[in-house]
Amino acid sequence: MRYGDVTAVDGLSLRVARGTVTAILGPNGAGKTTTIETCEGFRTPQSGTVRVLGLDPVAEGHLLRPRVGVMLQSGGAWSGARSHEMLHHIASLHAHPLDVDLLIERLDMGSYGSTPYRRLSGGQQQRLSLAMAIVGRPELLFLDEPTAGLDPAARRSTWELIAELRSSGVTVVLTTHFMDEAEALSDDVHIVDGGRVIASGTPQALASSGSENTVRFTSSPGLDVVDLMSALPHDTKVDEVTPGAYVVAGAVDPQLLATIATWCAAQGVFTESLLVERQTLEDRFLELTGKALR
Ligand SMILES: Nc1ncnc2c1ncn2[C@@H]1O[C@H](COP(=O)(O)OP(=O)(O)OP(=O)(O)O)[C@@H](O)[C@H]1O
Repeated sequence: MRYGDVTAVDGLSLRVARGTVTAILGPNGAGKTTTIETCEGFRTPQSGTVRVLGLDPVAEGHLLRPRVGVMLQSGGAWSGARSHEMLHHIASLHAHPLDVDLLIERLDMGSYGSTPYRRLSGGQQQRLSLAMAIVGRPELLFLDEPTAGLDPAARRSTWELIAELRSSGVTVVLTTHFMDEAEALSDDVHIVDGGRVIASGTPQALASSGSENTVRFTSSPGLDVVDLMSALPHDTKVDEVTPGAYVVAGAVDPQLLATIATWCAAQGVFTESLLVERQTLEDRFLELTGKALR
C-alpha cells in the first residue's frame, strides 16, 4: 500500500483464524492502520491479495459490510448526531442488531445519550465507536486502538467485552500500543514494523523467543543510551522506558552487568536496583523494533 511516494505496507502477510483475537502491534507509522483499513475495504492496495471471510473487501464490500464491525481510530460518526440516535440508526441498518438499550447500559453510555458526538469526551467517543462496531452482531470485528485514551476502569470493561465477544465466536482483529492489552486479550500477536510483519506468535511464545533475560536498572534520568549501547555487545538494545528507568535487552551475562555498572560509574551516577528478569512481550518488542511502544 502506497500513499504517493510513501510505501506504508510492503509485503505484509498475515492470516487470522476464525473465533480468535489477533493483536497487531507496532511503533507509530508502522502500517497498522493502513493494514486494517485495507482489510476493511477503505483502501485499495496497488498490489497483493486481501481476502476477508473469503471475500475481496473492495469488489465484494457490499457482501462483507453486513458481516463486519469496524471501529476506526478516530471519527466514524457525524459530528452533530446524538450518540443514542447514532446507535439506533446503525442498529436499524442491520438485520439482527443487539438490543440498543441493553448495549447503552452495558457500555455505561446512559448519561450522554443526547450529547452531540463532537461534544463527547475522547473516551465517550471511543465507547460510542465501539458500540457502533458491535451493534450489528458482526462475525468479524476490526478495532483500531480500542482503548486509546480510556480511563483504567473503561479500559478494563472494554477488555471484558472483547473477551465476551470472543467467547461468543466473534473474530477480533485489533491494533494496540499496550503490551498488557495484547497479552491479556489475544491468541496471536503480529509485530509490524516498516510495513512488514517482523514477528508472529502467541504472546507467550513471542516473549520467550528472544534473549532469555533482560536487565532493568534505575539511575539518573536522561542518560545517553546510545553511548551506553556502544559500550555493550552488538545487538544489545537499551531504552529509557520512563525517566530514570532503563531496560537492556540482549544476551545477558555477568560481563554485561559489569559493563553497565562501569559505564554508569564513568558518568558519575549510581546503578540502582539492577535486576535480571525474564523477558516480557514488551522487552521483545523493544528488542525487535528498537523502539519503545509509547
Ligand atoms: N493518508 C495518508 N497519506 C500519506 N501518508 C500516509 C497516510 N496515512 C498514513 N500514511 C503514512 O503511512 C505510514 C503508515 O501509517 P499508518 O497510519 O498505517 O501507521 P500506524 O502503524 O497505524 O501508526 P500509529 O501507531 O501512529 O497509528 C506512515 O509513514 C504514515 O505517515
